[in-house]
Amino acid sequence: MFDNLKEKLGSFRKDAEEAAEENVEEVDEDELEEADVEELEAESESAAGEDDATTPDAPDTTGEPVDEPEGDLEAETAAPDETTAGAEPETDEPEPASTSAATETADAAETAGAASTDDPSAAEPEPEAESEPDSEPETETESEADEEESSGLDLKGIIKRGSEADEQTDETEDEPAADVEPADGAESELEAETAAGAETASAETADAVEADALEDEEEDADAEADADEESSSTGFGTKARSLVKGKFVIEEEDLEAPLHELEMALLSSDVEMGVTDEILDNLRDELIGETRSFTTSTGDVIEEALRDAIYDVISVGQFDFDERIAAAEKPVTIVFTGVNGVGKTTSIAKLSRYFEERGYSTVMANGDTYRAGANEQIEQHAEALGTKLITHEQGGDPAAVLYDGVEYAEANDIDVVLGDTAGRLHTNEGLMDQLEKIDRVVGPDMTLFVDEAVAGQDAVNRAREFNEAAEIDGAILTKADADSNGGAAISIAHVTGKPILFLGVGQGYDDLEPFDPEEMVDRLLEDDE
Ligand SMILES: Nc1nc2c(ncn2[C@@H]2O[C@H](COP(=O)(O)OP(=O)(O)OP(=O)(O)O)[C@@H](O)[C@H]2O)c(=O)[nH]1
Repeated sequence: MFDNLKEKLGSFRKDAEEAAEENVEEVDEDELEEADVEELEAESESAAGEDDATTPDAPDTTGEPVDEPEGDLEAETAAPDETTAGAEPETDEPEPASTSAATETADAAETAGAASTDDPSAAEPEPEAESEPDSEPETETESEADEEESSGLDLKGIIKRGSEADEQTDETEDEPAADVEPADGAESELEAETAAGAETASAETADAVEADALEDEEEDADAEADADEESSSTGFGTKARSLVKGKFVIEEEDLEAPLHELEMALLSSDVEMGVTDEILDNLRDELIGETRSFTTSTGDVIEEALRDAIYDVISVGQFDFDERIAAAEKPVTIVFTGVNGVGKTTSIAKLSRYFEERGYSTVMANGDTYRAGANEQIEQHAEALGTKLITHEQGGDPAAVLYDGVEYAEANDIDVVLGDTAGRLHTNEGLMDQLEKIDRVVGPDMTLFVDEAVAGQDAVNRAREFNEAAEIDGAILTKADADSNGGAAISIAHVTGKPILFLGVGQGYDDLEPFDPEEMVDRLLEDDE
């Protein structure tokens, strides 16, 4: 069923996937890891040298230098970004009277501000920070500021390469600390600095301040150990790698060729022109222009878009047939329209079986009083199924036959009346008059249009015209088992605004499938391997 269409959709998927693949900017995980390690090692080296020189003094220094760098750095960090929450609470604390603690706090906050935003403006404070330490006598402040800035910059660089800054800022906490493995009291500072690459600078800085304030080597060692633990458990690189695998943007020109191919394929599969356009528009809307980061594959993205595009057109007007029947007042009268030979009578017989299996009793009424042999044909089905049949002589009034059918149902407590009609061309005025009269006399609860899937575009056109002449409630598409194109199945709901309710999938009475748009899409997109 629908094999040609499946194949064509499959080849669009392949082409579109290839086009998307060409646009994938992969984040090489190994590269990311190496770069990460190198940069942080470089930082740790320079930091270690400077820290060796400065940290011993840190506890001894008074508060003088604290105010200046603090205030300046805070001002800077506040400027590029408002994410200085980490700095603020710390500056409120009076304990870290030591220079290192205070400057660390400010520095960490600064780097937090810079690195956490990952926007171009975050780079601005760098030159300022460089100039500040120059004006300050404190070597600590300078070195820290420098280190931290460079640390912030490096992290930013990595974050940019990894893309999706939003996700990463939540994740980038401690990795640098893990790579650096500081060996002395500077560790806590370094950790605070590098940790500032994420938004969690406040927690880190708090650790640093605490360590310094205690001025206790053992405490420092503990702090280091704690920091080491943290860094090894939530490393920046690890998080980035787990989140970011790549990204891609599909531009219009990338999809041009595959979409053109698809358009040709759909039209040659008898998908109606307007429906084809709708599918292509849906695909464009879904696929073009958006930057996507993904953790699965381009194939999944394409498949999802194709699935949605097709589902949108085939699910138009869908309703639950069984529910509607259950809710309707009995007897429910269903009239079947459509042209000759498409399987109307067979579908009536199949539905009789369908209803009986669900506990409803049925009566058939042969409104096809036009064609010779019509009574005999439907009689065979009625006999085979054990269903009551109402007929009139050939040439009688179809509306009168259906009326009798309803009367019989009411008198005998029958649930469903299934009324056949003459299969004349939809352009035949007599037929349309007939349907109008049936409408007036019987007032059917449902009018179902029956056509064969194999008729393709013709079936679609007839559905449109029948619906315009005598409004239908839904369609039955027969001979789907023999149709490889699927164009009618894809198009009828969109063209008429009324759903396909059943597919005829063979000549047997049980060869009737309720039409489920989701199943239909699954069927069209399933892999046959
Ligand atoms: N393969 C297949 N054949 C079907 C299906 N439905 C009906 N047919 C066959 O199509 C032929 C025509 O079916 P009918 O039920 O006689 O068609 P009709 O629309 O009632 O035709 P008229 O009575 O001439 O208006 C028969 O041979 C059916 O067995 C189906 O879903 N699949």
